[in-house]
Amino acid sequence: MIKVDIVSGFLGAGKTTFIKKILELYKDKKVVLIENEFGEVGIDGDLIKKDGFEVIELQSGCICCSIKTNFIDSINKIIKDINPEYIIVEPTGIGLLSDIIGIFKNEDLNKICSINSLITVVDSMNYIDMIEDLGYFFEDQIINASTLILSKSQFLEEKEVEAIIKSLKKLNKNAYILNKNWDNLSIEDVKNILNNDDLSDLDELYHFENYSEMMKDMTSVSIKVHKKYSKEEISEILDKLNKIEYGIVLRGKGYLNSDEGNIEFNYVNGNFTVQKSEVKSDGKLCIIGKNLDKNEINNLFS
Ligand SMILES: Nc1nc2c(ncn2[C@@H]2O[C@H](COP(=O)(O)OP(=O)(O)OP(=O)(O)O)[C@@H](O)[C@H]2O)c(=O)[nH]1
Repeated sequence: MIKVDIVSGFLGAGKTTFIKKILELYKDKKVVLIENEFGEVGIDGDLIKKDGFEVIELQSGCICCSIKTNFIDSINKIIKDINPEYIIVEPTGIGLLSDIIGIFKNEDLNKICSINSLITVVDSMNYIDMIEDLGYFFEDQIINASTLILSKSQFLEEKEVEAIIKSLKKLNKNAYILNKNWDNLSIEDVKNILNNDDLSDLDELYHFENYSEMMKDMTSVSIKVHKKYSKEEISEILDKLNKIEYGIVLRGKGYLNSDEGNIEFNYVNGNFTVQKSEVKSDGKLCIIGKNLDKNEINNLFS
C-alpha cells in the first residue's frame, strides 16, 4: 500500500513550508509530491524540485472539483510509472478536504493507497479573519483533519493563540493540535505527527455544501515577468495590493529576477515578505483572490 499524506490549509497558511519538513524526513524514501495550484502557473513546485524530489503539478483549478479527473489519472500514472512508497498531496488553499478524502476512499484508489496522515495547517495570523469571512468553508479543512498545526503563532500574544486553540477544539475535539515555533520543529516532531495520526473518524466527514457558491468570485492572475525588479520596487507594488480597485487579494507569490539575483515574494492577506531566493526562475507570479481586476493587476507588474 502506498501511504498518502494530505497537507491542507488555507492560502498561504504554510503547507509547502511544512511539506519541506516532511520531505526531510522522507529523504531516503521514494516519494512523490502532488502540488495543486489554483492559478495557471505553478509556483511552489520549483521550491521542492530544486531539492531533487519528484513533483507533479496540477494547475488551473482544484483537485476536489474542476480537475478531479486529472488528479485521479495522475495518481494512477504515478503508481504505474514510479510506484512510490509515499505520496504527499498539497491541495489548493481553497480546496475542500472532505472531497479529497472522498476521492481516496471511493475512487478505487483505496485498494492501492491508504491515507497515512490528514494535516491542516492553520495560519494563526489570519485565523480569526478567515473564520469570520469564510466560515463553513474553512471549517471543512479543520473538522476533517486529524492533526492541526498552528503556523506563525510566534507572532501572536499567548492569549490570542489560546483563543485560536479554544476555537479549534470547539470545531474538532479529536484532532491533535500542535503549537510550536516552526524554527524549533524537529524531524522527531514531524515523525511523531505522521506516525501517530489518528484517522478513526474517516467515515463521518463534515462536508461544506455551498462550495460552488463560494468559489464563483474566486479568481487568479498568473503572469510571466521577464523584467528585473529591485526588492524595493516589488515591496511598493505589494503595498498597493490591498487597495479595493484590484479586488480582494488573498494570496500572492512569485519568483522574480533582480540585479541582486533571484528574489521571491509571499503575500498573505495584506502582509508580505520579499527576500533573496534559492530558486532560479525566468520570472513568474500568481495572485489569488475574490473579484480580481486582471487588467489592473497586470498593469501593476508591467
Ligand atoms: N516565520 C514563519 N513563516 C511562515 C510559517 N509558516 C509559513 N510561513 C511563511 O508564510 C508564507 C507562505 O507559506 P507557504 O508554505 O508558501 O504557504 P502555502 O500554504 O503553501 O501557500 P499556498 O500554497 O499558496 O496556499 C511563506 O513566506 C512562509 O515562509 C511559520 O510558521 N513561521
